Amino acid sequence: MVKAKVWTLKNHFQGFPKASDFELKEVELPKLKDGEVLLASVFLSLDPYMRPYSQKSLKEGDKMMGSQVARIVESKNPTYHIGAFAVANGGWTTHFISDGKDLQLLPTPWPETLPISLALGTIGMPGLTAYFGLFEICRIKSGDILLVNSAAGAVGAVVGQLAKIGGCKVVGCAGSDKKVAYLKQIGFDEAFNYKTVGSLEEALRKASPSGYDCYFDNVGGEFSDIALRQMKKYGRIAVCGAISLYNDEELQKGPYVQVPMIYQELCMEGFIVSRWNNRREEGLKALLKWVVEGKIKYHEDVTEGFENMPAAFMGMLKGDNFGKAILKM
Ligand SMILES: NC(=O)C1=CN([C@@H]2O[C@H](COP(=O)(O)OP(=O)(O)OC[C@H]3O[C@@H](n4cnc5c(N)ncnc54)[C@H](OP(=O)(O)O)[C@@H]3O)[C@@H](O)[C@H]2O)C=CC1
Ligand SMILES: CCCCCC(=O)/C=C/[C@H]1[C@H](O)CC(=O)[C@@H]1CCCCCCC(=O)O
Repeated sequence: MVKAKVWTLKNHFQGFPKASDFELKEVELPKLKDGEVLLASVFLSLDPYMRPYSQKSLKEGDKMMGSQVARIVESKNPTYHIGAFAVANGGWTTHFISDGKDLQLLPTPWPETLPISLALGTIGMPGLTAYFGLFEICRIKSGDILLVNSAAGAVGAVVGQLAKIGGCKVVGCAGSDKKVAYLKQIGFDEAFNYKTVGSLEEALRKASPSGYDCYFDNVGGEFSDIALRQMKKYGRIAVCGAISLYNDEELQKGPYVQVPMIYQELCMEGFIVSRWNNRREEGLKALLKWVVEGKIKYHEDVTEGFENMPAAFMGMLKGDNFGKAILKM
């Protein structure tokens, strides 16, 4: 009999999550039925969506949602062999049972030199978000000037590097000088710390006096109100995330988007990466190739110990993570 440790949502978050909103429980897992596999989490992913989606989809007492790279430790399913690694949506848990339908084996061959945790980041859901958001929503062309915020994060760092591969000039914003130095190191043309510039409006104008063709928005809110006013004619805006708003208790009223959108004839589109689930293999193959060739660099922020999952989650939400936030079991 396997006992799993599970982090649950004790109380729905009110504003920024607190340690007391989470509760660690122990759950006895049943015996495997035919077709099922038992998995042990190896790396857990920490993602911003967990904040808004837990509010939307979880009840108090439910297991926290999330994905992991997990090792198959017992199998009654011929497709999944003991010892293989899979990406799963098992939630915040040490062990779980799956019928195999939601499991994705790692792309093969997976180079020995690459950490398998990349399947949760650059060669996983965040990398795919960058890939499809950039090529399908921003529809980048060589010579375009692209702006991306949260640029040193899991999605943003891939966005900037893919845009460079596509021949764009890339401007990135991040929340610390260390992150900004990293952006320059991985090839961003311009990068600045949005927390320390006196005026975001002026910093954006200085980075690209002629404005922006494409804006990959991970942050939303006030940042976007300002960025939107510096778009070039026919600019394309990929609305990927709005992390600056996820902890708000009340809906914000803001400057409204219509006037700059009409004057500049902008195209602004929200998206969820699962729209391209039928092209997942294509995206992962391309990302894996660019990582192996050294054209996409990665940085992971690894917290050790399952007991630290809530702290790592709260840290990521406030920007402590330098690169993709991962927990190692
Ligand atoms: N539409 C889709 O399908 C998907 C959307 N997303 C979205 O993409 C965005 C980035 O996700 P991901 O790359 O995983 O996360 P990151 O690795 O970028 O981590 C989150 C980062 O957000 C930044 N941040 C936090 N609070 C604020 C704030 N108030 N203002 C500005 N920046 C803030 C911090 O960076 P800093 O230090 O720079 O402030 C922090 O490190 C999120 O909004 C997420 O919801 C992600 C995956 C799929
Ligand atoms: C206003 C909220 C915007 C959130 C944007 C975001 O980060 C989306 C992330 C999704 C990504 O595209 C693919 C995913 O796996 C993320 C969503 C996961 C949702 C799990 C929902 C489970 C449930 O509803 O039970």
